[in-house]
Amino acid sequence: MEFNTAGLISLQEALDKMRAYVPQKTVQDAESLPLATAAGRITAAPVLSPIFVPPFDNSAMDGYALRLDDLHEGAVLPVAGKAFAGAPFHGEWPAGTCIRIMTGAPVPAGADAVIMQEQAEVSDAGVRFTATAQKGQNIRLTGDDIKQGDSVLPAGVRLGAAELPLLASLGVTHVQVWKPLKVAVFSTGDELQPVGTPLQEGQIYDTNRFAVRLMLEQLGCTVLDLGIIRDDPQALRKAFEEANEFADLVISSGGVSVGEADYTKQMLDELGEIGFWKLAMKPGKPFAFGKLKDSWFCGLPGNPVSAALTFYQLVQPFIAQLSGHSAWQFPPRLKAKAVTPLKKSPGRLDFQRGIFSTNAEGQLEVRTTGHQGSHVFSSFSLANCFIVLERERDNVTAGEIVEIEPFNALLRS
Ligand SMILES: Nc1nc2c(c(=O)[nH]1)N[C@H]1C(S)=C(S)[C@@H](COP(=O)(O)OP(=O)(O)OC[C@H]3O[C@@H](n4cnc5c(N)ncnc54)[C@H](O)[C@@H]3O)O[C@H]1N2
Ligand code: MOO
Ligand SMILES: [Mg+2]
Repeated sequence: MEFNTAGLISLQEALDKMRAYVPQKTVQDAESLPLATAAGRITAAPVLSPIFVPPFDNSAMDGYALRLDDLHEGAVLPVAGKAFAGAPFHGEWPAGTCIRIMTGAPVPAGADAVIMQEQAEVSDAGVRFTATAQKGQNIRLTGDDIKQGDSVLPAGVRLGAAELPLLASLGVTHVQVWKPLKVAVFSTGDELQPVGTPLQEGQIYDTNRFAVRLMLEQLGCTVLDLGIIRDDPQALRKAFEEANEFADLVISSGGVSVGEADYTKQMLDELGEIGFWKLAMKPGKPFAFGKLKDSWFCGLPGNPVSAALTFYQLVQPFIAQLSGHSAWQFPPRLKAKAVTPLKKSPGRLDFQRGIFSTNAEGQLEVRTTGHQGSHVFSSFSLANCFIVLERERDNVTAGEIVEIEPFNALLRS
C-alpha cells in the first residue's frame, strides 16, 4: 500500500528551504589555529603564500652547473666547487669551469643550465659533456610552483592530508578556520535501550543516536549527547530546551510521524517554528525541519534506515552550509545497469541501497542489497551506493539503466 503523497514536498524543495535558513558567517565565527590542530576544520579565508616556492633557483638533477658560453665542442671544464642541497656554493667561479651540483642545491649565480651526470665524462682534467644543453635546462626557477602572495587555498575547504602538508611546505604556522558547529542529539522512544542493557519485552536497542553521533563527529561538529528521551511531552520539552540552550543545531530521532506517542512536531510547533514536515522521499517521509529559539532543528524519522538516510541527504548538506564548507558536494551521480530487478511504486523519490561495481566489459552495474525496509539496517552496511529512482517511476526490470549515487566518506570510511 502506498500513502497519499499529494501534499509532500520534494527533496529539492526541502534542501532549498533549509538553505534559505543559513546565515552569513561573521568574523566572530572564525578563529586562528596552529596547523597541527586544524585537521578537519574549514578555512574561513583564503590562505596566501608567505614565500615563493621554490624559494630559490635549484637543480632538478645531480650533475654539473655551467655557463652555456663555455660549452663548445670537445671542451673539458674543470670543477671549481660543489653545491649541495642545504650547502650552497659561494666561492670563486672562474670562466671555463663548472660546478658539481646535487638535486635541490641552489644553482650558483650565472649558471645557465645543469647537465645530468649521466651525460658527463669525468677525468683528472675536468668534465667533458656528451650532450648539449638548453638555457635553463634542469633548473627549477624561484616561484615556479607558487608566488609569494598567491592564494593557495580558497575559503570554504576542509583541511586534510592534501591541504595541510601544502601549508606546512609554505611555512604557514596558523590558519583561519570556522569554529565547529555545536550539535545536540537525542533519541526518542519508550522502547529504546542503550547498548549494554538487557532488553525487556517490547524493547529494542537505540541505533539512531549511534549513527547520528558518528556522522556528526566525522563532519567535525562538537556533539552534546542528551541520550534517550521517553515519549512524554514533559521530558521532551526539557530535552528540547536543554538542547536549544547548548546547540546551534538540534537533532532528534523518532516520534515525528502521526502516532499517539509522536510528539516531535508538536514540540517544534510549541517551542519554535516549523519550516516543513513530510517529504516525497523513501525512506524518510516524516522529517521535520524548523527553528527553535536559538537553534535550528531537524527531526529525523525513527526507522533507522530513514534516520540515517535523511541525515545523509538533508542534514549533511545543511551542516556543510552552516559550517562554511562551501566546497562540499555529494559524489556525482552515475549511470549503471541494474542487474537485479528493483521494486518501486510511484509517489516518492526512492533511495534504495545498492552495490555497484565494474563488469568485465568495463561498464558500471548495480545490484540491490536485498530487503529495502526502513528498519533493515543491514541494507546500508552491505551497500556502497544509493540507487536513486525518480518519484513517479515504478518497478525496474533487470537490464535497465538506473542512476546511482556512490556513498561518500560519511558512510564508507
Ligand atoms: N499512519 C502512518 N504511520 C506511519 C507513517 C505515516 O505516514 N502514516 N509513516 C511511516 C514512516 S514512513 C516512518 S519512517 C515512521 C516514522 O516514525 P516516527 O518518526 O514517528 O518514529 P517512531 O514511531 O518513534 O519509530 C518508528 C520505528 O522506528 C523505531 N525506532 C525509533 N527510534 C529508534 C532508534 N533510535 N533506534 C532504532 N530504532 C528506532 C521504532 O521502534 C519504530 O519501529 O512512521 C511510519 N508510520
Ligand atoms: O519514510 Mo519511512 O522512512 O519510509 O519508513
Ligand atoms: Mg511514530
